[in-house]
Amino acid sequence: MSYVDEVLERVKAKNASEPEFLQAVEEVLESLRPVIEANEEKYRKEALLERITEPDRQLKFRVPWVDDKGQVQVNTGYRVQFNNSIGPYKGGLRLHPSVNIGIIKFLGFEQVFKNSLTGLPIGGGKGGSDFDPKGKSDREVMAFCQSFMTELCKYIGADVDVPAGDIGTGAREIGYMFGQYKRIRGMYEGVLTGKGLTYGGSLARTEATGYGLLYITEELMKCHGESMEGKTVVVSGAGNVAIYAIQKAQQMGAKVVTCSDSTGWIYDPEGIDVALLKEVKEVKRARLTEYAAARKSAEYHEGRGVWQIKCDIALPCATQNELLIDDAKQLVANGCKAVCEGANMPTTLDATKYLQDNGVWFICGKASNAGGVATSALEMSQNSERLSWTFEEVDAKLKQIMVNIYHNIDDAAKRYNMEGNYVAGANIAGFEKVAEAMLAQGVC
Ligand SMILES: NC(=O)C1=CN([C@@H]2O[C@H](COP(=O)(O)OP(=O)(O)OC[C@H]3O[C@@H](n4cnc5c(N)ncnc54)[C@H](OP(=O)(O)O)[C@@H]3O)[C@@H](O)[C@H]2O)C=CC1
Ligand SMILES: O=C(O)CCC(=O)C(=O)O
Repeated sequence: MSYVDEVLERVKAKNASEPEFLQAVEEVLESLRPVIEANEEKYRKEALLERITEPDRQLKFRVPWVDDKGQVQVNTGYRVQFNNSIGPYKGGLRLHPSVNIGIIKFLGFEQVFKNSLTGLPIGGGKGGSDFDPKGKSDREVMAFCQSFMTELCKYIGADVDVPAGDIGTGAREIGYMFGQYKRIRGMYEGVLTGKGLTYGGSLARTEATGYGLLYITEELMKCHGESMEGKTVVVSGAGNVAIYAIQKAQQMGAKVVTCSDSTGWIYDPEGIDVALLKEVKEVKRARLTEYAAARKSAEYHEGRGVWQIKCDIALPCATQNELLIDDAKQLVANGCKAVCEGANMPTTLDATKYLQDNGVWFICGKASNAGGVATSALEMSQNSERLSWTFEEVDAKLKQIMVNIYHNIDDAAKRYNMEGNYVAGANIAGFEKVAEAMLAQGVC
């Protein structure tokens, strides 16, 4: 049996109840086959794949907090420190009722390769809780965040592990967590990214994931002799990534006609009004029905459905496994040319294969949403040198990083005779650096 198959079997047996983690591992190991085959003896002796698929450590802890009625509530907190071969653990905190250890492990595993692709010295980790910030008062969110950080602060630090935002964790939550870290540890350090601009945050971090997604999409189009100008784009999600992806796509001359949230979706043939979307989602934290109520050209539909709209480019920016095989078939039938993932693992394995087999240019999230964590690493640099760069400086660095990622993944795919397979290219290019660092550091 090949080394890849042996490790895949072992990972499946050990993590049978974690489907998202298994999906993420399968995607990576399948595309690494040619790299592993070329180095099979060495990697097997060093148990490299066993080590790279096993987190350095998994923290799971109780998070008690008091709600507005005086009732004690208990949530579960997680931090998976996956791999710090190339830098301190780095990755967001997800606050959503669906969070469990398998989801945090898949996100932490992906983060290892994504962070490597940025070219910056950051390892991979992820965390979060099954706490749902929706419908909670600011005081309740603060009580949760303070309790969460009271435990987490024992295991993180500016040179150890630097968490950030993800689904359900935005500037408000990062602020409360930063305050509690400072209070308990008595240290003012860049222990979190995505901080507010008055206390160590970086300009352009808010926009970075969405803008970065469009910078790499633009480069992809350019390298295929196309541009963003006049293209019709469908986007899912209506959160941080989606909002700034829509904004940048429109600045590039494309028309974005959809967005969605966890209850429904909008079709707006005149183009999404970003200012209105920001007002509804960032300020009021309301449902998309409020967007539709305020905009004549918009249709609101319950459930899911953005992928049925005819488009040139599709950008899934909500959550994992939101673009399924039937959606992929619909996109191909409608003539979609490119799918670039803003979310983490939004496309199922069979949908990815269908898109690739049918000539759709497909860039996976590890590469295409890396602009967020890359800008977090730029925030860490600014914190270390006690300086703040301008928006233009950070944005220019972000753009260059995304263009470099495109060419690195394209080159990696070509080196292994898989031209145009950007999933394989991303996994290979991300893996090579981490593997080399792990081997250089001995058995650890
Ligand atoms: N923020 C960042 O910097 C980065 C984020 N990502 C990834 O991007 C994705 C979106 O994150 P982000 O924008 O930060 O998160 P937000 O919480 O800001 O927004 C998430 C959006 O997706 C919707 N959503 C969440 N879960 C579901 C679901 N099960 N079905 C349908 N819609 C859903 C939410 O709907 P509702 O409004 O109803 O909650 C919301 O509109 C995630 O996969 C995240 O891991 C990747 C790289 C960096
Ligand atoms: O900015 C960060 O550190 C994390 C971003 C993130 O969670 C992600 O890339 O999925």
